[in-house]
Amino acid sequence: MQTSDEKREERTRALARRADAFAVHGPTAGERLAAHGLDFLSPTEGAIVSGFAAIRDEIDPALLLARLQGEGYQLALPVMQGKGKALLFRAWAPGDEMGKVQWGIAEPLPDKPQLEPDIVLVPLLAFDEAGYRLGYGGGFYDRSLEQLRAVKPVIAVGIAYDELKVDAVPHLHYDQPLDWVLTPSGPLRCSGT
Ligand SMILES: Nc1nc2c(c(=O)[nH]1)N(C=O)[C@@H](CNc1ccc(C(=O)N[C@@H](CCC(=O)O)C(=O)O)cc1)CN2
Ligand SMILES: Nc1ncnc2c1ncn2[C@@H]1O[C@H](COP(=O)(O)OP(=O)(O)OP(=O)(O)O)[C@@H](O)[C@H]1O
Repeated sequence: MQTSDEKREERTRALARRADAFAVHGPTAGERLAAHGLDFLSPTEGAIVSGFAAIRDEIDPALLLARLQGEGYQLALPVMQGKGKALLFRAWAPGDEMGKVQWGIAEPLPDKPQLEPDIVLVPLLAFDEAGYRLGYGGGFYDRSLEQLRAVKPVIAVGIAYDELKVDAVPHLHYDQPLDWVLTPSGPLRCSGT
């Protein structure tokens, strides 16, 4: 079977698993994430961190982002540039006015400065120990991490429920591995990088 077919099937299973995890953990998952912070990364003083505005049953990093802002991190959120294009990242702080774009995803307004994050928090549907992840299939984060990593070292941290860990996520040459995954139980260092 082609890896793209495997990915599609894995995506269907992963969406069901994430819906279950969301139903079980609800908002406490975001509180537990925030309790860990990014203390497992060092040194990160003044680093630019891209978060994401959670949709549907994604684990919500809002409390984690609020904590990071309090610790002096500069926050940013991704902005879609269109299908097949890398994301760009704009400065954002909790409480900022937001624009809504496709799929109900809130984005910073276009007058906010564009930033190049040092740390990218990455939403996902499934992940494995090596750091491979499954997303919605747009390739947005693969393209964006490839672009950022060509310029400077970037740490990619998947944000996920513990239950989304699988033995192996099928991957292809363009898949950009995660360095860490942060779950409500704590940080996991990925082995594949
Ligand atoms: N909160 C959040 N923000 C994010 C992402 C994400 O996964 N979560 N992304 C991560 O890449 C990017 C957006 N990517 C997305 C890609 C597809 C769909 C989506 O819902 N697709 C439809 C089908 C689309 C179609 O073909 O018409 C679907 O799955 O039902 C959502 C987000 C950037 N921002
Ligand atoms: N660096 C890249 N250059 C060109 N095409 C790419 C690149 N990265 C990904 N793609 C394309 O994007 C498509 C989706 O990739 P993939 O299934 O890995 O997305 P995903 O990681 O699940 O989604 P997302 O990152 O948006 O959450 C693939 O069909 C692939 O052709």
